[in-house]
Amino acid sequence: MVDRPNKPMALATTPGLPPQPQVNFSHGNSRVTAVLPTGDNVTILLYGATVISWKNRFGTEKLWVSDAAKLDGSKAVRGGIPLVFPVFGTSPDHAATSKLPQHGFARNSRWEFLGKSSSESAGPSDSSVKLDFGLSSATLDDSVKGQWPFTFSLIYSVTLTPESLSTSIVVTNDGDKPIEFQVLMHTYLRVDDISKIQVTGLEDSPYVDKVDAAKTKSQSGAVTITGETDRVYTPAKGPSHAVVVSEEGEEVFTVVRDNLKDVVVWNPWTEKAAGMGDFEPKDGFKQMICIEAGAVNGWTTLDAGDAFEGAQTISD
Ligand SMILES: O=P(O)(O)OC[C@H]1O[C@@H](O)[C@H](O)[C@@H](O)[C@@H]1O
Repeated sequence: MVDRPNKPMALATTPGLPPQPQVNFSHGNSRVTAVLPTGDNVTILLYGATVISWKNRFGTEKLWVSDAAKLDGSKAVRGGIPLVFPVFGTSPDHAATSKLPQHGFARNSRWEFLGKSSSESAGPSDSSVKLDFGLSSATLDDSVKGQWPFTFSLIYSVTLTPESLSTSIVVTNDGDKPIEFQVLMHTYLRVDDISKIQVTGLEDSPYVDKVDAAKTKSQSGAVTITGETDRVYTPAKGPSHAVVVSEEGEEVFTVVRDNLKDVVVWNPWTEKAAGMGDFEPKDGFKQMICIEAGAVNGWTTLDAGDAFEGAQTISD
């Protein structure tokens, strides 16, 4: 897919005042990019509404994306923030989602860009931009409709400020029967060295250990990663209590959730990474940790006409 060229940086002019830099924005056939006056920027692929880059004003990339990730719409992106909906993993025993592929269809569908809203008036350091994307039963591929025959709409919003990136989803049941779904923001955070990482905010919380026969366990102390890790936590302190990733004692990411009760912590480690064709470099697992905010332990039921909203805010 070929993107249209970026528009030049827009300058706001008020008579008598020097021009103020605005949010710079480009919308191509396949992606949307926004750059704040501070230089912080974000890029979202329309395929999956996948955030594939979040850089701060110094040009430092905050998300991990595999060198072999497919960005052409042929496969869910290995990295960034793929969106998992309406099923986490596969669920052969759950009739409504049993026909869907791993992690559902949202990350493999082409979303519509609905528009942007930005705020720059208070000065560059208070600027922000919100980008909205939509996917609904009306725009879904027919093959997917056959696998999940519900009438629904999704609005996914990505908000960038100089301090944070937020993603939020609104799921609306536009049909006449209840919908049961799971949703997850599968965020690949970039770190320098996984062996120096600690994750706090999950202490004393129950979790399902997917690498140990789905046993339910309880977290004692901070989480460190020393091998394949695949856990579904339901943090004891609730969504507004931050999950913090620290590296050598310094806080590098803070994740606060809104109405998303679960947190998946995932690192594939050596063997799993070796087995994934789109995971490069093979030792790239040392530079990533997935901290995934969602509602995936059990099902969320949405009655006809109802809407659900969940969000995460990641600060660096
Ligand atoms: O390879 P996928 O489909 O992107 O999934 C990656 C991982 O996603 C995580 O969220 C799951 O807990 C893991 O079990 C899974 O392996």
